Amino acid sequence: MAGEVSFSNMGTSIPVDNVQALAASIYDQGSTSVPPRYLRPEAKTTDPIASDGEKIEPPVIDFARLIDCRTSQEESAKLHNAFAGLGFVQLINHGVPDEVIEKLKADIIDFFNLPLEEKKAVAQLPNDLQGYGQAFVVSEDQKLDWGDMLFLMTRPLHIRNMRFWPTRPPTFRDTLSSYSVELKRVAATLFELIAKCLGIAPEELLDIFEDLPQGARFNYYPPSPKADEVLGLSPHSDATPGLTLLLQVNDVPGLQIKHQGKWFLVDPLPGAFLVNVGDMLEILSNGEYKSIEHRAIVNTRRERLSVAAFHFPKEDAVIGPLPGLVKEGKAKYKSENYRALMKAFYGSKLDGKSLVERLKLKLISSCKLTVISNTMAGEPSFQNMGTSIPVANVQALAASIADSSSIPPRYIRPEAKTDLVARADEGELPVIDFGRLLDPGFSQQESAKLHDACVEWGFFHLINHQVPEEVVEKMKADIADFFKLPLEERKKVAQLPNNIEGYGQAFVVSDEQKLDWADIIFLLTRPLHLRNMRFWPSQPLSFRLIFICFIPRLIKPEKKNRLLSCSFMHGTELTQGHALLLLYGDEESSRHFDGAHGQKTGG
Ligand SMILES: O=C(O)CCC(=O)C(=O)O
Ligand SMILES: [Fe+2]
Repeated sequence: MAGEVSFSNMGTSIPVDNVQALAASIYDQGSTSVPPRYLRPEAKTTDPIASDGEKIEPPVIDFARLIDCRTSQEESAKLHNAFAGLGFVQLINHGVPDEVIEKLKADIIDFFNLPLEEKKAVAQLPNDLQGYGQAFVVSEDQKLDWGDMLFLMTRPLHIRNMRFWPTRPPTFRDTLSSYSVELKRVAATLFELIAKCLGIAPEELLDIFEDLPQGARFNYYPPSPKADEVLGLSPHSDATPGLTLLLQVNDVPGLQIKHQGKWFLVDPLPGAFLVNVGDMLEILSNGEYKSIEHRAIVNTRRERLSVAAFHFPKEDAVIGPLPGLVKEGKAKYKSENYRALMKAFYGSKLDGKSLVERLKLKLISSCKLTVISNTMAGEPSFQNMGTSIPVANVQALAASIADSSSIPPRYIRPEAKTDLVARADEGELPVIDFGRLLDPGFSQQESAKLHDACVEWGFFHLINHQVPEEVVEKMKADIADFFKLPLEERKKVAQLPNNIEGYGQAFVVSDEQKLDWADIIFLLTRPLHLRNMRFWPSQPLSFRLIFICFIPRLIKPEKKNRLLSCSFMHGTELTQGHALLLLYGDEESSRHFDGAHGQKTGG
């Protein structure tokens, strides 16, 4: 990207085929196949789709009741609960005149029906996401959505770039201007009421959304002969807005929202807007409101159109939990400059991950936070990090199955193959020399390498770390011995509810969640008072001792009481997996262990 990131300069998407034209040519040729870049096996396999009987209806909120002082409190409470739960509502009686909505629908249908060359007059250009084109494409291998879109910044007025505003149909510009004013009015009222619901002064929130920056995305999803194997719009949460007002242009359903691990099709009420919480509002509300993942599917016979009006924070806002909502200093999110957030989402350093993937990551991390805090009894601490649902022991499962066809479906991960794997010649993990880091003659140079490795890879090999070989070998031998013990013996240190220490499997939070092919043992090792010896294997006999008495003798006196190394080992073999967090002990630990457990630890 050239220069500062701003609403009108959010990064470049790689041009790809026009999907409407592609779909038309496929149907014209009587073909039923679509190019492989559009096929999305994960759409069906990674997350279950709710069956027809399992409907979800976002709560219906009556805008007229929201603004009537006699009913406002009651209706606002409904809105508050919906945003805190499903994250989506259907807004009726919003006061946007029917003619304005109908005119917008007619004009956008007319626009998409224009010949391709005419539409291309407002095509996306490098360094701008506005205009006619496709969803953010950042790599040549990225899977593609079965849809075209027109994105325009609509407010404040000085931000409009008329270069991208269609002149055909001739009424389009006026129609969109009227629609934009109407939606601004609705959104402004919603923000004011939301502030009241959250118990903060309206100015606190309204200041962040000053001038109510707004953008409109017109989505066009052509029919597809492989409708259930493509996706109109990839799973995403609305990352950069606070609130989205979504309009279904025709009566073809296709919006799916993710609820309790399943995709539910939403069939909105005619005339209603679907209003959903964006990531920015989730953060500002300190997680009280939820920005929910959603996606669009397509139809075999009919095209589908939708219009999303996003309401963004002002460009120079700082986004973080609003001070009034940070109870007892517990902010669930870091504060960040909105421009920096936009840059992270749309910036040129998207290195191979699609925009939506990045946004999803954010959401996943916030989901995890929520899940952990929901399942927790009492205060979170290292020893009380939530409960994992018990699942099968993978080592025993692996031993019992005859061939790969009998691996239970919960372990099968089609996405493991759909993400590209780098070839050996495509770069190597950096190697950092610990000895050089400590040597004044080389420290500066090696530290710079360390810095780059952390920025570019987030991973590196550490050599010459000065951890004595015997210690490492002993640790390897002991943990290998532990995993060879009979299952009953290993289970003596099994995970317990409300504690993720012990022997078991990685954190499992739902009955539908896909599972990892590994068992782990996780132990808190420091500070000493956190150790829960309940979970420390007593077999092999030397396992505990390696932390307690063997290591202190090997550590040079000046290095005592200093954390030397932390390693995480993860088995990847099909038959066995294990993980262990290993930290060094010192004399302090032997005393502690001695005192607490009355065992002789020796020298
Ligand atoms: O087409 C739809 O219903 C969803 C559109 C959407 O989620 C978006 O544009 O962000
Ligand atoms: Fe969306």
